[in-house]
Amino acid sequence: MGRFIQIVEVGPRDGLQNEKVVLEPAVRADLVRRLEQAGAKRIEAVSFVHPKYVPQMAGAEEVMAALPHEAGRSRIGLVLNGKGYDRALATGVDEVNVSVAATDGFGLKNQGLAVKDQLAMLGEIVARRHNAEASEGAPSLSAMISCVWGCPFEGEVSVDQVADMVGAIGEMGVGEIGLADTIGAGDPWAVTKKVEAARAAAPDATLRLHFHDTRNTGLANAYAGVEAGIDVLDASVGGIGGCPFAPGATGNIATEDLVYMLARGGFETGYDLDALIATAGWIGEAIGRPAPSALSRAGGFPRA
Ligand SMILES: CC(C)(COP(=O)([O-])OP(=O)([O-])OC[C@H]1O[C@@H](n2cnc3c(N)ncnc32)[C@H](O)[C@@H]1OP(=O)([O-])[O-])[C@@H](O)C(=O)NCCC(=O)NCCSC(=O)C[C@@](C)(O)CC(=O)[O-]
Repeated sequence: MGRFIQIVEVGPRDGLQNEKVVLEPAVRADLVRRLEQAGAKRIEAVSFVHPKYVPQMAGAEEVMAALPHEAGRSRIGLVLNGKGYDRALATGVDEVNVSVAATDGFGLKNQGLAVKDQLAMLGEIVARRHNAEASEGAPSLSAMISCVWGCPFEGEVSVDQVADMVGAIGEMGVGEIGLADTIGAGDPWAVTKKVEAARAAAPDATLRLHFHDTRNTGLANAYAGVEAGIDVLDASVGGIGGCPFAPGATGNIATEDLVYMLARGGFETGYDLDALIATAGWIGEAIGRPAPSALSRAGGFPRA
């Protein structure tokens, strides 16, 4: 058995939030099910944000209602404020991922909060969860820091800025901390540096990486992360995705491209490559444009 790399599938959330075509909740729930059949165990299914700002994510409650709990599967809801957390609790998501930005510039544009206010918001959610821990069914919690390798409004983001933020979140007791390259500005060497700094800042936390392939460095960045000892990576089927509040944002690294690369390297992911490629084709038809992933164009190798 090769080393297992957990891929968190983010296609139904990050993948769809920036598409011109708005898919109905039933279609988004269908996408979740197809991805689960292709091997996804942890999947970002919905986002509890304001439908006025992101109509593509409207009806998160309906998506979740179509997905009854299943043992061994975790459906994650993205949350950006306390109201989003209330909504997540009401739907019974398995996990909540709280997004916080590394810069005031992006935080204000994306969610109306500067860094210190976002950390306070996260702290309140952590405290609420802690108080509810004794009661059954409190969802697990992770935090995702956006703009770790660059901000569309403030430019470069320093290693110290990232380490400070990771340290503050680690001190809150958040067990999993994600580092996101929102605008695909990173390179593999900078990945190594920031992973090392993040690990030193929060040694007890599991680190997770989230790459966008905007400048063609996405898979190289994922490789650098794996070489640095990271075991949890986000990816989106078909390579669709991007934040509507980051000008010029493009898709996440594609799940099928990542699965292919890792399988060639002898890693296990639990995904079925052919089923992923088929799902990338299906979602491409649903959104009215071919999925941009390399594998949906070229297929796997060697061919079956
Ligand atoms: C965060 C908010 C909601 C704050 O929105 P706001 O307008 O600042 O909120 P507010 O507290 O001022 O309230 C204003 C009204 O909004 C309502 N409201 C308040 N919160 C909610 C909510 N959660 N759901 C539904 N309604 C909400 C609230 O109830 C109130 O309603 P009213 O009293 O006027 O009728 C808003 O700025 C928003 O929706 N932003 C969307 C941002 C977004 O979705 N970005 C993309 C996801 S993050 C991302 O992509 C990065 C990531 C994670 O992928 C990693 C990476 O690649 O970097």
